[in-house]
Amino acid sequence: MAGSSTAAVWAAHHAGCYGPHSRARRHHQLRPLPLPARRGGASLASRPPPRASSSLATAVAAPAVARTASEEAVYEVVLRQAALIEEGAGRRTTRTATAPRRPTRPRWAEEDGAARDGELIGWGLLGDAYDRCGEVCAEYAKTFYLGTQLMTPERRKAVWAIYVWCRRTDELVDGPNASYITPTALDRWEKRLEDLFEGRPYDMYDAALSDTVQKFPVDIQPFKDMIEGMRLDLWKSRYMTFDELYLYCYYVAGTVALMTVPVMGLSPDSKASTEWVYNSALALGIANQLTNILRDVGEDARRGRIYLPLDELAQAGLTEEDIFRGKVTDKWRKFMKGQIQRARLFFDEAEKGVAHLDSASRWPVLASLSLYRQILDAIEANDYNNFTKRAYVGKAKKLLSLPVAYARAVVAS
Ligand SMILES: CC(C)=CCC/C(C)=C/CC/C(C)=C/CC/C(C)=C/[C@@H]1[C@@H](COP(=O)(O)OP(=O)(O)O)[C@]1(C)CC/C=C(\C)CC/C=C(\C)CCC=C(C)C
Ligand SMILES: [Mn+2]
Repeated sequence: MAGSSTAAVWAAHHAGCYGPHSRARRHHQLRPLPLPARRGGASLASRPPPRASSSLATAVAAPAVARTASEEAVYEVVLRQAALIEEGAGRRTTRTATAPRRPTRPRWAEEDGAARDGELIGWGLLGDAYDRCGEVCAEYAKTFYLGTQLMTPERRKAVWAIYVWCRRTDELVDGPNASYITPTALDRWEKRLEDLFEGRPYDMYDAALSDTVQKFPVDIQPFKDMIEGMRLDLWKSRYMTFDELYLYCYYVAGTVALMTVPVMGLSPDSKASTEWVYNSALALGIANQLTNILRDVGEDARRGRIYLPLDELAQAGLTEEDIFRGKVTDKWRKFMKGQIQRARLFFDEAEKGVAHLDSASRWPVLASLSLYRQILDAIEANDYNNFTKRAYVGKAKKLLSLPVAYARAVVAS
């Protein structure tokens, strides 16, 4: 379980090996990307279980700093994404729209009879598409929406479009039609993703994203990896170790960081390596998902799912039955304290990266980081009853977080 020596290992691992000022520039050594592992290939998710690790999960027992199999695989993706940014647009760019715009003929527009040819821009439809994305974000994710209100208008629209695609992807396996979703349906969703990246959006939400990925140097890989995470959700409802869970968290949430950093932009003044900043961003995705998981233990259990490392549960003297029974005991409190501590370490790691983002993006990112982190405080305030009580951050606390985040963002400048 995570402890103070875990923090030391974590810090040594991420700051020492790939610290902010590491000039290692390892991207030229990239091995072929282990992800995606789609049709025909063995996916990371279906690999044999990783070797015994010395990661955050097991650091106390084995305080070496080697990366686990999942961390290694995910780090490869991070390196590749960082390299793409550097190759495509020059280092630490806040580039917008350097890629040539391809003509866009959206099928939804044809179906509506609203447009037959040409680009969406000029038809005034793209503005509507982004507005609709903003409405969805406002309705489903008040916390993120608040964060986007602090962004520049171009970035805000791009993040809305990314948000909507992520939400729709998640809805495929979590929404009302989830029981009808098959691997083939996810394959079709992936084909549709490829089409929109090629400038052939299917509907207006896709059209907004299609425009976004032409304006910002956003790569398709994290989107494909998120779909891989949804494939996992179709068959996997138990995680034996933290290493397994970490990979899942990368797929469904770490990917969001890799999608959004090219929109947020990196600071031209930062001396940190691009891959280090990406790694901090990844930590935010992981932290958010671990927080989601800890908040939703009861809800997930009612769907037969346990997103907790079963080996750590056993070490704490707890069983799956204890989760389904949902009784808050001292054993549960102790277990939860460790899980919360680990999530906080990921938030701390992420926070270090914020100063290296473009200055206009620091406030929104810090604000949303702080709002999400406070969910962990709320679980504590509920005396660790995440079986029947939903942890949430009240309006007053949310509003107070904004000036606090602003002050921290200014200090980070
Ligand atoms: C250097 C540095 C710190 C950079 C910051 C990088 C950055 C901006 C990272 C963003 C990280 C982030 C917001 C991750 C989202 C994680 C998340 C909430 C994932 C959810 C997965 C599945 O959860 P589950 O099914 O268990 O939960 P639900 O009950 O269904 O909620 C997701 C649902 C996957 C889909 C993700 C989303 C819908 C959220 C996407 C969010 C954005 C694009 C907004 C980002 C905006 C801001 C202001 C950070
Ligand atoms: Mn979900």
